[in-house]
Amino acid sequence: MTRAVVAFGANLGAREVTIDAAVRALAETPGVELVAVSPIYETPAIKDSGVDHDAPGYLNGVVVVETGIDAHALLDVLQGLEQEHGRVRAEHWGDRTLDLDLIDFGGAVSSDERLELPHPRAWQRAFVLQPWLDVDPDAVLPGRGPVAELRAAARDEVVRR
Ligand SMILES: Nc1ncnc2c1ncn2[C@@H]1O[C@H](COP(=O)(O)OP(=O)(O)OP(=O)(O)O)[C@@H](O)[C@H]1O
Ligand SMILES: Nc1nc2c(c(=O)[nH]1)N=C(CO)CN2
Repeated sequence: MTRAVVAFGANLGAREVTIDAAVRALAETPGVELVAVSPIYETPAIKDSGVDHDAPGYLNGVVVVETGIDAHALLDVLQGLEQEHGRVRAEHWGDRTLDLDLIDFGGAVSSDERLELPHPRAWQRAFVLQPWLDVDPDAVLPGRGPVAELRAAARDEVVRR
């Protein structure tokens, strides 16, 4: 079994309902066991140009799972759940009903055309780092170091719900 960290986010539709449904579906996925679900945070949308206060705010958090399936199979599960919840990829970092990113997969460091591990932008995202710390204060982001140190340096704001 491998311990993995999945980040969730949503800034369109019934955000919390969608997140709850997605977490429940993940827990019911064969080969996936839910270990922890973080608190949910209200966060301003981060766009290429920085914080976009005109965009709908996100709800963000992480789930920790133990899984017997491989990283690509888990990504397939995550992308299937996004599609089931109406994810439309209209623009880069566009608003979305559900986003499920694979942050860490058992400490793996890898990159191919579909999947980069750990997630290449997690190190700078308080909306990932803070909830991750809530469920694992000793977390380490492979290749980057202790999540607590990365969180201290991350500038984006998060407000616990
Ligand atoms: N660790 C990862 N987790 C999720 N998707 C990944 C990962 N590494 C690479 N990808 C690829 O990224 C592609 C784009 O994903 P998506 O549209 O969700 O990006 P995003 O969530 O908007 O932006 P970001 O990647 O900055 O979080 C996906 O099709 C997927 O194949
Ligand atoms: N607050 C917030 N901003 C974002 C988010 C997100 O989950 N939360 N996801 C993005 C692309 O993955 C881009 N911007």
